[in-house]
Amino acid sequence: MTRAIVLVLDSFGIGAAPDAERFGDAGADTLGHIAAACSRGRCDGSLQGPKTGPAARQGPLALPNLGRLGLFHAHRESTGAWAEGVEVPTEVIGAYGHAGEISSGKDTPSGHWEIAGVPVRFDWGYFLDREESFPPELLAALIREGELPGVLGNCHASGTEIIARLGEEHMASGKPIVYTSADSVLQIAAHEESFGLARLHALCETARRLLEPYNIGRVIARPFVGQSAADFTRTANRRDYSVEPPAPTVLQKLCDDGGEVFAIGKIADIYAHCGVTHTLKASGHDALMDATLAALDEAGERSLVMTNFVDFDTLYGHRRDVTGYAAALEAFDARLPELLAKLRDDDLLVITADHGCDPTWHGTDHTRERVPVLALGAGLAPGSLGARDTFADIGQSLAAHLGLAPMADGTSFIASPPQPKPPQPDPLAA
Ligand SMILES: O=P(O)(O)O[C@H]1O[C@H](CO)[C@@H](O)[C@H]1O
Ligand SMILES: [Mn+2]
Ligand SMILES: [Mn+2]
Repeated sequence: MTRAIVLVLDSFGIGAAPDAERFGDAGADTLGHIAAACSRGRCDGSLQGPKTGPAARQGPLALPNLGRLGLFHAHRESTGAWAEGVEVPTEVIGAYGHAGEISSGKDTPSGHWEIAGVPVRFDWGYFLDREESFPPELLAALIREGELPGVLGNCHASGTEIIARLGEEHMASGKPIVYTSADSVLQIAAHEESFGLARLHALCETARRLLEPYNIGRVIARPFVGQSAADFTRTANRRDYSVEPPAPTVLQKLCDDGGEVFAIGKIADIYAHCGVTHTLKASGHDALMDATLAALDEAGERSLVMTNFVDFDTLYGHRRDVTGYAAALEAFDARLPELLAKLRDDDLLVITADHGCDPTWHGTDHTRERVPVLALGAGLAPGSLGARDTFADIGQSLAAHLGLAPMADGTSFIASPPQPKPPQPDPLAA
């Protein structure tokens, strides 16, 4: 059975990328800084993060299962040092490496598309001004076509901070909150009940259309509920409106070749629904893992199961919540054995990330980092895969494993499955 399972731990970087300086991220290290904070007793006790997060934690960062797959070894090869306080396993069972990104941006779509074999070589459009971020004519068109009394925000912001600051004014005025970040993105936050969820989604579709001349990667709907600044909470009805990848990804190639692609969580939205045969939505890491396990029960020959674990990024990385990030990693690690137990001999499992989001870093944006490449199965020998120049090595390996024609980018770290030998002429035949 030839299947592939890709788990993207959204924002789980393992050390600054060689070009991190260009992004103001030299020295960022999502895993290393979380481990150091845990080891120094700064992540003990109750969590400051969202109430829906994992339970309180204590002590050094404990990731025994990711460690056995080679996570700490990959981090050491990336940074030159063991993560502080972690227990390095005596035996590694996986093939491990670290990969740099060649895409121009450190955003989620670029990272995912590069993982799937299609780096983004062009420059996205960005709204660089921190205040008055959006062109007046764009906002005027959004107000006109959305039949709005106006908009609030119009700045760079953290999504949770801006709803606390402007949410009450939004509810009183009916003006949605429009904001951006260092990513190529326009986000619209609105109250699910007072503004309406369907209306927010329709407004985001309008924004998507109006943004065509601006080369912006994503529009994101950010609905929230609650009565006042003290209790506004974002809901699971977030929706991402991404442009399509610039070339067919390995997901698309597998679909075109008759295979199946199970897109779990945000995956379908991130690939603009290109190259997806089954879409499974779930909210929260436990539900995402449950959906992944269920997909594995269903997935047949030549299928790809791909899951994005978004909470690392959205609930902890952007929120600069080190304790929450550590607890979420430990909770994820604790569920890995269930997944490993379901793997068949010919399955290829890859655990990776799409960028960093160091919760100890300044600001609230992503960080330009190398990502882990932890691979298991498909005849891979345990040990180092070394430094990979591009996330596209994953896409190339998936193509090889799934019997697809090679992708334009990336170097496979696995051998292609043996091809049937062409018939040989019979030497004894006349
Ligand atoms: O602060 P919030 O709303 O979570 O937004 C963050 O999430 C977006 C997508 O990852 C990023 O562009 C960043 O702005
Ligand atoms: Mn991401
Ligand atoms: Mn993010």
